[in-house]
Amino acid sequence: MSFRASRLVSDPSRIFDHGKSGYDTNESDSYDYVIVGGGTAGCVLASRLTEKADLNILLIEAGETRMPLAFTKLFSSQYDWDYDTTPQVGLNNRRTHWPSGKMLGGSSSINCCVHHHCAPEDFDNWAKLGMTGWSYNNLRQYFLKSEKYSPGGSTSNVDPSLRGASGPWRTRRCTTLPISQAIIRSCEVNGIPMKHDFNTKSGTAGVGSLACFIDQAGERSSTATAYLTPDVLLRPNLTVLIGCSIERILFEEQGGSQRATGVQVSKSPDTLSYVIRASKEVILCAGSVATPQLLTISGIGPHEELERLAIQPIKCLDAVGKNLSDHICTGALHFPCKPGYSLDYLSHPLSAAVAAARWMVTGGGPLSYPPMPGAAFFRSGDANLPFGTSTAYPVEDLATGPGAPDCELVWFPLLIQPSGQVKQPRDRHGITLSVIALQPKSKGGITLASGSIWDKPIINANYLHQESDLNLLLRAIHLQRAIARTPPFSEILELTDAVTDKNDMFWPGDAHPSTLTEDGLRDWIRANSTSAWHPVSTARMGLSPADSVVDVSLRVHGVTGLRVCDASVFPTQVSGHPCATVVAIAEKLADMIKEERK
Ligand SMILES: Cc1cc2nc3c(=O)[nH]c(=O)nc-3n(C[C@H](O)[C@H](O)[C@H](O)COP(=O)(O)OP(=O)(O)OC[C@H]3O[C@@H](n4cnc5c(N)ncnc54)[C@H](O)[C@@H]3O)c2cc1C
Repeated sequence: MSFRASRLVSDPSRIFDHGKSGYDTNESDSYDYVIVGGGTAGCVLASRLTEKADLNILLIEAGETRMPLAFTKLFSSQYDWDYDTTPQVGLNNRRTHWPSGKMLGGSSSINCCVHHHCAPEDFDNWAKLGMTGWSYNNLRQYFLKSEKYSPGGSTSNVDPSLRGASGPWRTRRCTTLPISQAIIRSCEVNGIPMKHDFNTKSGTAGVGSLACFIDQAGERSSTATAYLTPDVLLRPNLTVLIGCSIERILFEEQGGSQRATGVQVSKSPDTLSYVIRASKEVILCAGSVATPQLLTISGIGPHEELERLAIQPIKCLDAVGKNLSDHICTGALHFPCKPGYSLDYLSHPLSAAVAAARWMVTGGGPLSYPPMPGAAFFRSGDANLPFGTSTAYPVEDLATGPGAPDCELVWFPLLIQPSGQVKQPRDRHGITLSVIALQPKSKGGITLASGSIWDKPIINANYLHQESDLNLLLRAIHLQRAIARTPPFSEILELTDAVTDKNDMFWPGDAHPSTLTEDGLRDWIRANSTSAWHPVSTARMGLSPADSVVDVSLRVHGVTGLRVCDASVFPTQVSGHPCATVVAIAEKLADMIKEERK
């Protein structure tokens, strides 16, 4: 096959050898590996596999090229798949918005840039479940291989020798506002120990500043900007096809089993479809929603789902689309603060313009700050923490080990309302806190709305279906209120303890104590809690085809030539932010494939 000069193409006909009018067969010559989805994992794999000059790789991405914009500006735009869940019974029948990156870099191009290894126990637990090769010790080398850490920023107490130094992915501690240090101190006073670096073997429990993937120029380091650099895109053995969607994976019977031999791709439902061949493997990296969708449309899914939509079965695998686990937050708790301590002034156009100019000239200033400057990882069963009387309500201990957290407190140095339910008062300043349930008991699933990838699938996360999850968030509200009443954080706040209207944005953060009934708080959680946008496990790794989709080599059970590599393969949920784990998994798979080919 002859390659054209540019390796980044958006017209599928350009990767065919048939010439301008030769689309009659609509079939290309073959690539060794076809990677489906140029997202977080897909970019890593494409970059690492093409380090071997004898491997010919095609990366196909439904979205376009990367956009270095503030993350919320991309929501519901052309760069977002813009999913919604079904009405969630546990959330008073509300639908919740699920943004998901639709561009090179995928969700690493749209997320909050928190760089987190999660808890070592998460991966040791994977190994205990039989996932040989996936313990923390196995994965740590890949966390470090991916990373290029720049010392400095808000905390000088990070030991750089424990960070990756020569990987492509730029990480650092960004400068943050003083209020973040005040919150950290108040958490410590309440019994959460200081943690200088959440990403070491010593575990992640504690409070401190978060690392982020924002480079020295103040720009997001997505897996597209980090791994698909201009040099990589010039490699003759890499072709990147953008703006094209895989419609299904193609199989042929070979030697008594079904082998994935290629993909069907198109720019839109109304344009020509092309067939692209993979001589070795198709690697599915389409993310936790699109991966189970594509598998099922291609004939690999639960028997009843294939039958319902009259899809020709290739392999019945019951776990496709099941075991969906997503992190759920309390909802945003707002606390009024003195002017000058938060970033709310940026809502004025003039201040925003000055900040934008500063960012463009120096790469610094408030627009280079990470959206989430710090966090506290703790356990909902910790008897030393101020959960008030809510400890009377049972929470099942689902943390992955004695040192692993099941809750994360995050804060934003301004008033934000992710669910958009309450109108933000003008000229008010404040801080937003929220606690994420890291090991929720409630599980959901993804099913098809139709047999076409052009229709969004049905997402049912089953949030707060389990009482234990609701009780955990209830405890977390008491903790957040206690931290806000502890100096030095409390000295920056302007609490009145007088808000009685449950629809006021400062209830329950600044509520009059008489209004704080446990039932009222439960109602508030159901009306306000939101997704933390960390869906995993919808094509999970496991030993048995009865309850998992891929084996420990990430090969789909019962077929050949097909692997999955993205957040959908997590055997279980992780206790934190999953992006670095997705990157580590992709780094590991690239090494496994290179090793297999020796
Ligand atoms: C708003 C938001 C904030 C988040 N914040 C953080 C954070 O701060 N830190 C953190 O660790 N994690 C965060 N996460 C989670 C993290 O970003 C994801 O878990 C991770 O990026 C998922 O990687 P992936 O490779 O599984 O999927 P993705 O990165 O989503 O990649 C899937 C790719 O496949 C493409 N695709 C899908 N279908 C097709 C098709 N049919 N044909 C071709 N291409 C297709 C998509 O366009 C996409 O590019 C956040 C997520 C969101 C949405």
